[in-house]
Order: sequence, then C-alpha cells, then structure tokens
Amino acid sequence: MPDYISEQVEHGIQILSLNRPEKKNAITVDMYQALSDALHRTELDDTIKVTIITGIGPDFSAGNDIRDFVEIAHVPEKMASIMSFLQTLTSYKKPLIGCVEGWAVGVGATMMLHCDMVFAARNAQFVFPFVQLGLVPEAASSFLLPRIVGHQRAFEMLMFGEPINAEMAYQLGMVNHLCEPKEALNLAMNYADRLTKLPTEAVLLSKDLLKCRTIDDIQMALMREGRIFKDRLLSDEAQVQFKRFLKKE
Ligand SMILES: CC(C)(COP(=O)(O)OP(=O)(O)OC[C@H]1O[C@@H](n2cnc3c(N)ncnc32)[C@H](O)[C@@H]1OP(=O)(O)O)[C@@H](O)C(=O)NCCC(=O)NCCSC(=O)/C=C1/CC=CC=CO1
Repeated sequence: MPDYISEQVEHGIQILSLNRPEKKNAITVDMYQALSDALHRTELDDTIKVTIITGIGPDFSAGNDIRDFVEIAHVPEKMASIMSFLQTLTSYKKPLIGCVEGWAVGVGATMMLHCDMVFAARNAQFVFPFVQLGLVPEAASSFLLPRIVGHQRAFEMLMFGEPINAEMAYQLGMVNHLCEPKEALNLAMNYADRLTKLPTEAVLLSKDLLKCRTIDDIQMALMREGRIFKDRLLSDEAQVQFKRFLKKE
C-alpha cells in the first residue's frame, strides 16, 4: 500500500487513513486505487466487521488532487480508477464510518454521503466546489445530497460551494454526532466497537435493507455524473480554474 494511505486493524475495526497532510490529504489516483484494494480485501475478511475512513492531521481531505485533474483529463484510464473506487464505495457491504476533522472538500465531502455514520469535529467544514471549478457534482452527490438535505439546500451548496460548518452539517442530517477537535476518531472508534459487538449477519442484512432500494439510482447517478464530469475536466471553464489554483492566483 502506498504511503499516502495507511491501514490499521484493531479488534475487528479497519481504520483507513488518508495520509498526505502536507497537501491537506488531497487524493491522487494511486490513493483511490489503494483505498479500493483495501476495501475489496476487507469484504473477503470475516475478521473485520467495520471500516472507518479518516485523515491524518488537522484535515480530512481537500478532495481530488488538482494537479492530478489536469492529467486525468487526458488519460481516460485514470478516470476509470476513480470511478472504480466510487463503485466500490457505493456497493460496500460492511458498515462504513466517516470521521472528519477540518476541511472535507469535493470528494472529501461526497465520500461522507456514502458512509453509514459520520462523526465530525466542531471545526469540520464541508465544501462542494464543483460548479465553481467548472465541474459537476460527483460520487452520486447529485442524487444523495438532495435526499439528505432537500433539493433547495443541495442546490445552494452545489452552486455556491460555500463551506458548511459542522453544526450546520449536523442540523441538516449529514453528520451523526459532533465532538471537540482531535476527538473524532475516538468517537468513531467507540461506535465502531459497539457495531463489532452486534450480531454480524443482522448488521450486514440491515445495512443491505437500508441501501437496496436506492442502490440502482445511486449507480445510475454515478455513471451519468462520470460521463459529464470527464468532459468537463477538458472544458475551458475547468482548465482555467485548475491553473488558477496551481498558480495560487
Ligand atoms: C481550503 C483548502 C482546502 C485549505 O486551504 P489552506 O489551509 O490555505 O491550505 P493551502 O495552503 O491551500 O494548502 C496546503 C497545501 O496543500 C495543497 N493542496 C490543497 N488542496 C489541494 C488539492 N485539492 N490538490 C492538490 N494540492 C492541494 C496546496 O497546494 C498547498 O501545497 P503547497 O504547500 O505545496 O503550496 C485549500 O487548500 C483548497 O481550497 N484546496 C483545493 C480544494 C479543491 O478545490 N479540491 C478539489 C475538489 S473537486 C473533487 O474533489 C472532485 C472529484 C471529482 C470526481 C470524482 C472523484 C473525485 O473528486
């Protein structure tokens, strides 16, 4: 596993950590691949009951690596790796817990919409900056976000890309519980531990029952967004924004 993703397993709990704090845990294609591989292995490992996704350092993730975006636009296989990770996330059978401190931007925020429980520190900020970047929503967020927060709130979040603070995210139902900074992983571990002590098959069947009515819609949204997103990466609107970020204008 590349250094930028670290994996620990403790008492039936897998902790997958984005580990690139010097770049705010921005996610590269290799990191998506490592996450996919880890989740696939866990699906086959009966000793692991719950997965936590978190970030090392003060932030969860600044989303997709913007330098990578410039390259992905010209290399279709790279986009395929991202899509493959998102498919894996969508169809993951075991309980998945998201744990957010600081920034959760782009896919760092939309990944949370796939989690079964989300814990956030009071300093967490969720941002969906797709339109501002000349892009469109991804990770089935065009379907999941309005289901969680309602169409009007989702529209505002997706159009303006303004940070949603932890308290607001909690009130809107995007987060289960809030905690003090640096405490999110402890809180997530506490709930993960409680999940490992529940009857395993009942947990898995219950998650499946909760998800089975929407899985087709989620997959369809993912594919539809993916097709448009790929074209948007090459658009002048997006290229200008990527260059602006990379030049720190
Ligand atoms: C608001 C920020 C998250 C944090 O701001 P700040 O605290 O001032 O920190 P910075 O100085 O900006 O960042 C520190 C270093 O990290 C580098 N960095 C930050 N974000 C990224 C990134 N996304 N890609 C690459 N590098 C990044 C930054 O350049 C600094 O490096 P140096 O110290 O070497 O200069 C702020 O950082 C910010 O706004 N970041 C960009 C957020 C963003 O727009 N992300 C993309 C979201 S879109 C997305 O995720 C979409 C998809 C699409 C489809 C499918 C799946 C995936 O994702």
